[in-house]
Amino acid sequence: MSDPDFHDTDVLARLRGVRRKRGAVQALDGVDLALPAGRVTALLGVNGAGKTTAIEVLLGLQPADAGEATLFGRSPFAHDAKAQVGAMLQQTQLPERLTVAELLALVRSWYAAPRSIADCAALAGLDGLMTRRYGRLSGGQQRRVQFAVALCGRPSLLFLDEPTTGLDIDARQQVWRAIRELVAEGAGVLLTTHYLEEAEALADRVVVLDRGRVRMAGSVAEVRAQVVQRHVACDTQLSEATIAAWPGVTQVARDGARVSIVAGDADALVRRLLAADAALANLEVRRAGLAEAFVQMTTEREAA
Ligand SMILES: Nc1ncnc2c1ncn2[C@@H]1O[C@H](COP(=O)(O)OP(=O)(O)OP(=O)(O)O)[C@@H](O)[C@H]1O
Repeated sequence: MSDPDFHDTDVLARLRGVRRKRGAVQALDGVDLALPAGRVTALLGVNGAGKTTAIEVLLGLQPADAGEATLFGRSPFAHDAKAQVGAMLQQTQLPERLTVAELLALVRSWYAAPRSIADCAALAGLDGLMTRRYGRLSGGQQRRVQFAVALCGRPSLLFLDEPTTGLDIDARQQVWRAIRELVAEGAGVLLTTHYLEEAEALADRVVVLDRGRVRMAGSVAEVRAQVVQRHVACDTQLSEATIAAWPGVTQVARDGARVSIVAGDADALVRRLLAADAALANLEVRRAGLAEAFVQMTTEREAA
């Protein structure tokens, strides 16, 4: 399945049929991907699926072996294309002896119309860190500084490779707020994350990579709709073994009086529950989330 075409005017960067081999591995195997302005595209996939390779090809950090990569309509290797891009990669080296304020001043000097240092600090939540040396910060604090560095040139397109890994809840929510603000200003964002609730909260489009191929692309709702499983929960005295033996039931778990069930056909399950237990209470049915969709896709792949 490939990423559908957007109007070319909206697309800031694109991969078309890109193939890239890393060592013996076909890291990208004919990937189509379009990154539009004013939207968050979440690139998801298990470890080794090819997410970082896709980002590096789009950034001109490695070439495509075949197919085409464009950044603002030009080659990703063109210097003027990179000037409109901000990137927070997994491996980032910044000068350790500079203070955060010095670091941001340095990075701002590379851009034509950078954000103010105060704006960068507010967006990335750097209160109290500005006079600290970068090398002395904790891992999570360094990650926040890396986020500030990525956005300080006022980029039209932002690449965020697992930006919130290692961040505490407050810092993660700060990054989410900042991403929403940048997108509201019109920036395009490519986000990779292993936190599926993060993709669910932020992404307009989700692209699932699997062994270098686009396995699925669409809105969060479209990806979730691929999953037929439903969650049913209720208070019942019926035993787990009884429910587990019913057709279509894939998981049963009990917590006190409450039983949580995952099943393919929620309607049939609910009818059966009500028929079997007249005292059944607090019935709840919900659609599977992005996390379950992702697990189902990955499990199908392993089973294939
Ligand atoms: N320098 C390299 N030499 C050989 N193989 C590599 C190299 N870099 C990446 N690969 C392989 O290419 C494939 C894709 O790697 P990539 O880093 O793009 O995956 P990813 O989806 O970003 O994974 P993760 O979620 O772990 O960051 C993997 O199988 C990886 O082992």
